[in-house]
Amino acid sequence: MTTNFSPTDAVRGAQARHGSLLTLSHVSHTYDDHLAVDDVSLTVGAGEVVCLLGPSGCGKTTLLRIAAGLEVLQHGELRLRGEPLSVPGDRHVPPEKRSVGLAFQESALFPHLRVLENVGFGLESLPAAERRERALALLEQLGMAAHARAYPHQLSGGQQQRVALARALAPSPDLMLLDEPFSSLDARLREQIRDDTLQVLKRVGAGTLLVTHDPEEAMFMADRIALMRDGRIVQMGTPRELYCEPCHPFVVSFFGAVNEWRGTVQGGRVATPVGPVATPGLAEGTRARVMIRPEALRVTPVEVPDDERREMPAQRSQVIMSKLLGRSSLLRLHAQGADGSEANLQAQVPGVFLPEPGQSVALELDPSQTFVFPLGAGA
Ligand SMILES: Nc1ncnc2c1ncn2[C@@H]1O[C@H](COP(=O)(O)OP(=O)(O)OP(=O)(O)O)[C@@H](O)[C@H]1O
Repeated sequence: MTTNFSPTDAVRGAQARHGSLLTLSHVSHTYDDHLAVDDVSLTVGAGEVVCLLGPSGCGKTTLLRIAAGLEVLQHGELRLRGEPLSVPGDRHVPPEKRSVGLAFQESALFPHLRVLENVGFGLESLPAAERRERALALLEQLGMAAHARAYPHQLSGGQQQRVALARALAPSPDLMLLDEPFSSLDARLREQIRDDTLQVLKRVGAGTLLVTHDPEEAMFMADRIALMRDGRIVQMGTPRELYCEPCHPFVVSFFGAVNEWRGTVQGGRVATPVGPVATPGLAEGTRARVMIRPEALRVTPVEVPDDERREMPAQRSQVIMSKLLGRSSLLRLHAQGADGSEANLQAQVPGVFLPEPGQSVALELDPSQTFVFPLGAGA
């Protein structure tokens, strides 16, 4: 792939990560009586990709529309490079004056312009040859160079989405605001295009606020993720921090199905059917919720002669069912602890591992993917 970005891009790329580009402070937004965004503060640094992640209706798009100027700021502060973009009841810089790149779900291409002209639309200040070269380079980056002469109606939804991305990126805005930019792409193409998009964003050093409801997409794209629920940010941090140091049960469960167990803290631990789990920071006697990711369970087949089964209570766990998912195998297990406690659990192990139903197994816990919260926290 060839690229044709200006030296300014390279400088901005190198300058990435310095200073806050976009700042939202205590932003709230109400539609009629409904509080859609509730006291949200966040920053996007230069060259940083921040993902707004969360379930449908949690307020992600509203926040992005406020940043874009498509919604008028009602409460709080909004600054770009330190300058106020909006002051409630007073100043409102319109979207076209914010020098940000927008790619929203509904962002339409100009139907009467070819793909190349659509992408070059915001580059009038450049000489024609340079405009064309830059637009083509972006189209190539996003796998659309072969369609440069096509009209939008001749493209699929996913192809149109890629052209919209290229058009938003073309003027090299400092800030990109992207709302579910890969939603019309099928799974394999999505991986490819988001990889290409991330490379372009990093090369040009654009700070980006990207809305997605897909945790894997956020993990891949983001330097930092803001995980939202009911209009508020529940946790903001790097993908690793959210996945490995979740501050709340909602954060654990948002990244995939988990096994749950409830128990009482005794001697700094909660007993579970797969062994004791340490409970640092929880007082003795606290009722606790233990969340065990499926990949936290290490499963080892054990051969137990029938006449010995009764004498090996810790190894009485058994496979109920196993399924191949492709890159990993999913097991449903019946776990039985040394203390007699029982639970049906789910384990996910890499590769092809398909023990027969009824197979006895030893289960071991990876504590780094096991989390404990006081019962009631985020119930
Ligand atoms: N124009 C509007 N008028 C009234 N209510 C709205 C409007 N836009 C959004 N809402 C409501 O505000 C809340 C937040 O909506 P928003 O679109 O910001 O959520 P979201 O997290 O982006 O959801 P999704 O992932 O489904 O797009 C929702 O309850 C929604 O129904």
